[in-house]
Amino acid sequence: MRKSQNLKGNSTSEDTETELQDDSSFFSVEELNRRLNAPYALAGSDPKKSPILLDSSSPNEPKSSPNATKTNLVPKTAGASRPSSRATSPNNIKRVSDFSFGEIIGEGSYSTVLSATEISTKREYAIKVLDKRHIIKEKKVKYVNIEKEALYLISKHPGFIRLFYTFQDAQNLYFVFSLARNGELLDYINKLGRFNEACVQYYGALLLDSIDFMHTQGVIHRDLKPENILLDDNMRTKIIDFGSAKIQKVTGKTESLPDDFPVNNNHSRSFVGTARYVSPEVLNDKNASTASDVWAFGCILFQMLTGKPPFVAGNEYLVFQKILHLSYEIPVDVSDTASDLMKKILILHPSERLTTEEIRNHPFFSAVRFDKSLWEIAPPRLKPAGHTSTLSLSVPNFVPKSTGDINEQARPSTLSVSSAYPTPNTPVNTTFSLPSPPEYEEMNKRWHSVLLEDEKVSKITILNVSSFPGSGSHEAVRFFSSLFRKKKPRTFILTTFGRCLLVSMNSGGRATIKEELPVKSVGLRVHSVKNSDHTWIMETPTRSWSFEDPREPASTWIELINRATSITTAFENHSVTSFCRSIARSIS
Ligand SMILES: Nc1ncnc2c1ncn2[C@@H]1O[C@H](COP(=O)(O)OP(=O)(O)OP(=O)(O)O)[C@@H](O)[C@H]1O
Repeated sequence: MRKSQNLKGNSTSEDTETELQDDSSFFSVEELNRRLNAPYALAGSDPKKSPILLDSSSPNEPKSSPNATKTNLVPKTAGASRPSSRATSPNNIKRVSDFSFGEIIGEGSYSTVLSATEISTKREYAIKVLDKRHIIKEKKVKYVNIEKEALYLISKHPGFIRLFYTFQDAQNLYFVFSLARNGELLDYINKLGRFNEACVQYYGALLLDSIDFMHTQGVIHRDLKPENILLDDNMRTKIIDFGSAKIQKVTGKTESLPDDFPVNNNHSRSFVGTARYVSPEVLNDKNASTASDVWAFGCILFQMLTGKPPFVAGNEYLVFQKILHLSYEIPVDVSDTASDLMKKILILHPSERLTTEEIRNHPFFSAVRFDKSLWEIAPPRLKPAGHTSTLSLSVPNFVPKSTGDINEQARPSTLSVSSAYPTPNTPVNTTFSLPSPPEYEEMNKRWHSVLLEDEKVSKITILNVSSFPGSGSHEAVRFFSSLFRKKKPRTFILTTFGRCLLVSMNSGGRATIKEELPVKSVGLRVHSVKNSDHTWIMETPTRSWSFEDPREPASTWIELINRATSITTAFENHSVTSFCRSIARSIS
């Protein structure tokens, strides 16, 4: 199979022959408990049975399993495997020291994902790190196991992220994945506003093909959404995050795994994923089925076509109401064929919804050949719908790395966008300041000692903030321990010059700057956090900040910070240019 090279000359993990290598003791609940010597009550494979309390001297501690094999990835009974029962050679089991860790590339509710290079092969991976204590405390051990099992079952298909290794150390569990460098589908939808129908057809077809395969393997994802769809070097989709999956068949024979995905039986339901893609049957306390994934697929298709998911409201309860009343509107400029397809997917009763096969045969996909060739054709250039004048924007994070032998056409170096706010890479116009609302006159006086000449307050609010060392390899380790550090409320000022200040006022009424956030830092990344609409991260190579604003969504803040970056950069460039001009004038 192909082995590819990236720009740095490193091999990428994608498409290499490596099989999943696994520390088979990985997720033994007893092992986790023993190592942590934690006083948690742990559920075994059936959480409804009495919880097992284990410590190193527990008489319940299991004997090593003679049947443990490399493919026996999930201990089916509590403690089916122990370190001594490893089927894989200890040499095959990876360790943290085998990798050099890079940037944080994503965060989930239970994990942090970092880029990493295997030191011996120079191959690049994405490593998902899960804090054992947190997993145990939140009773998620079973879901971690299911994620691993599901990933194993669907590993043959190109539409899914590939799991190469799993291992653990005293604090953490590690999943080593192929690295999807081009980020989340959601970012592209948000940047473009909406995709044109050719793009929706292509990306919809890739997703449909993947979902279809997943279902034939007995896996129901249950948390499909644009954040869980990544784009690889070739701009093809990779579905991730099987932490909520349900597996109906395990390695050939039908076997129902426990199905207590966190939908409560009362009406105060809590979801692991965002509520917007949840199907009506799940809201009606019915089990999720393959049709529930089809519903989510319909929502994603709708979002690619229109820019927004079909059911959006101010809070979860209202979203649920809209879903249960099938209250959505298709914009008039969506084609009749696309509208027809969405209307036939977004149907309340799962048995009346189109199946994946019926969707494949719908006229919307008439131009698509659903076979292996689908994954070999070059993706269309991503374009927004209905835009005549588009802006060509190079987005460093999104520019695929050279992989040597792939089709050049498949790697767009620019992305067409309709830009609402300038990003650091967008040519900015020559307004160098943000507006200051007239009602902020009092604020400008109150905080004048932290402001520069002619600078005013553009936005002031209280945010919950925590900060931690940046994402260097050693720092990353320290970062894990600070993952759950408490955030402190801080006064945040965005100035008209684009400066972002964390400030305080002493008892004598004197304002001081506690910290100025480095909005112009080289390597700055500002991104949201999965499953938390109100949290966002500012990340630099040396330091990162996590913010939470219960009032405003993270997306608003991300736009504002991007704007602040543009403005400060433009302001600086302008000042340098003016300075050079004045020097030139004075010399001549
Ligand atoms: N293989 C990968 N390549 C690049 N980025 C990745 C990869 N895997 C995960 N990510 C990034 O990390 C984020 C978190 O990953 P993931 O969804 O697997 O975590 P999680 O803890 O299971 O999340 P959740 O809170 O939804 O359960 C993703 O949204 C994505 O942005």
